[in-house]
Amino acid sequence: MSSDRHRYAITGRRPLSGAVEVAGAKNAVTKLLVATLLTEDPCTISGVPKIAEVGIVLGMLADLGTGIEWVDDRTVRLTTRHIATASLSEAYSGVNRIPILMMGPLLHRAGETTIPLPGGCRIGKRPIDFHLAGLRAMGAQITEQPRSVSVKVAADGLRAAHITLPYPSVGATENLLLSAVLARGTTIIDNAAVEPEIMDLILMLQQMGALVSVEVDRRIVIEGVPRLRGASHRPLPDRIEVASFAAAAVATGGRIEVIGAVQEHVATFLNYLRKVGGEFEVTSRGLAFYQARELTPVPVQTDVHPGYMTDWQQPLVVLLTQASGASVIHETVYENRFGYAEQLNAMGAGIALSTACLGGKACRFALRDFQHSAVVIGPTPLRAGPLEIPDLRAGFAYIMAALIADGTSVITGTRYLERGYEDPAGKLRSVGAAIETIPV
Ligand SMILES: CC(=O)N[C@H]1[C@@H](OP(=O)(O)OP(=O)(O)OC[C@H]2O[C@@H](n3ccc(=O)[nH]c3=O)[C@H](O)[C@@H]2O)O[C@H](CO)[C@@H](O)[C@@H]1O
Ligand SMILES: C=C(OP(=O)(O)O)C(=O)O
Repeated sequence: MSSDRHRYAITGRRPLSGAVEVAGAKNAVTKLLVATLLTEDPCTISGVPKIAEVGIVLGMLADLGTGIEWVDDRTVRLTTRHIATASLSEAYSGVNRIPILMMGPLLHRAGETTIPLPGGCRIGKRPIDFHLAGLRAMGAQITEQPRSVSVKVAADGLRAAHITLPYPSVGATENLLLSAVLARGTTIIDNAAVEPEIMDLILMLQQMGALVSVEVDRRIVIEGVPRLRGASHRPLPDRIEVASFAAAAVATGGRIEVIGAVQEHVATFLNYLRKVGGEFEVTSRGLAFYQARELTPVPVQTDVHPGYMTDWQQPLVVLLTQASGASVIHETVYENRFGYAEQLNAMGAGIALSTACLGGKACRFALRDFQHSAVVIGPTPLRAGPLEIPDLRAGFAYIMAALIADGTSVITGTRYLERGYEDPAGKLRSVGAAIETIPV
């Protein structure tokens, strides 16, 4: 990953008040961009967030031969008349999760591809075994190399399969969707993930001519069609950014209206926010968030949708450092998603990590050998400190910690945050944060 363009200096203890506009969802827009590879026709994506991740994916598409034309600063038209090369450079290995999702479209367009191994935030091992098993069941022949995967398919292309995912993986569900829409026959994905971003991808695919139905018990049925056409689509608003600003409003004792936020997308988050002591209002423009009472602890377990999402865990933990009592957070999706706690403790937080598994069928970590639970004892005043961001969502946790801390915190590793948050410094400044960007 490239280096930081700047670091932030944040002086805390100011309530944030005002309005910010939510960007299009990082975890939707990138998949919509991949979907455009499924057709020779132009596709238009509007409401494109200005985040580094979009630039990375557009770079990958340009390498593959996609024509990219900006209609305005938020709308991009993509046309892949021909695949110039069906393989992506190994230089993209580890950069993000997206190349693996290009396998199906590239197999349909070119019959073979070599893609770099995906990376993304270092929050666990993040294997791709479900992706590869699903594609093998659809007839793909796969060779794994240390930094890449080569895949080819017979001349008659991918065929439908009945796939039961061992776990409702977001990426594997998207991969199989993108592979099955043009495959021969009817594919069934059981135990599929049904996150709102996946529904958004399905809506774009449906516009393109795909036949996809989401049935009860997280079963997705895809009737393959011979050809897809172009479409125009706008990604749904980023529900992680919404929750991040909501938590920041409550933690600083201010009030932030998030323009474009949709209640349905954050309904589970809102219940927890309210249990902690936050409140929300549906406004004519979105959702407004504020603190309603003294903060109190909650137990939280992350889960697949419609559960409490793992990407909402970090802002809540910072909020809970200000609640009176002990909160327990059980992370069931990733084995290493509390890496940020140590630096919060150095600022004065009281977070103890534990291998304790709270059980529940959601948890992936039956062996109990990862520190995937946290006990947060609050309230603890926080002192400013130097903070080095280790991953995207931890990045917002550090922003929040700096916003409530006494003094000025200097934050590095901002490239991780800016991969997924649009102009975080500008948006925070617009609601009253004392945040300076210092070029490096
Ligand atoms: C770009 C994107 O959309 N990223 C999101 C996506 O990541 P991503 O799609 O990578 O996450 P998955 O849902 O696939 O991963 C969930 C769990 O399944 C495991 N797993 C997954 C695939 C596989 O083949 N084998 C396997 O064991 C992973 O290691 C992880 O423990 O969903 C996650 C869960 O909501 C979010 O935190 C990420 O922000
Ligand atoms: C984990 C995340 O991203 P990625 O899957 O792209 O690493 C995230 O958005 O929180």
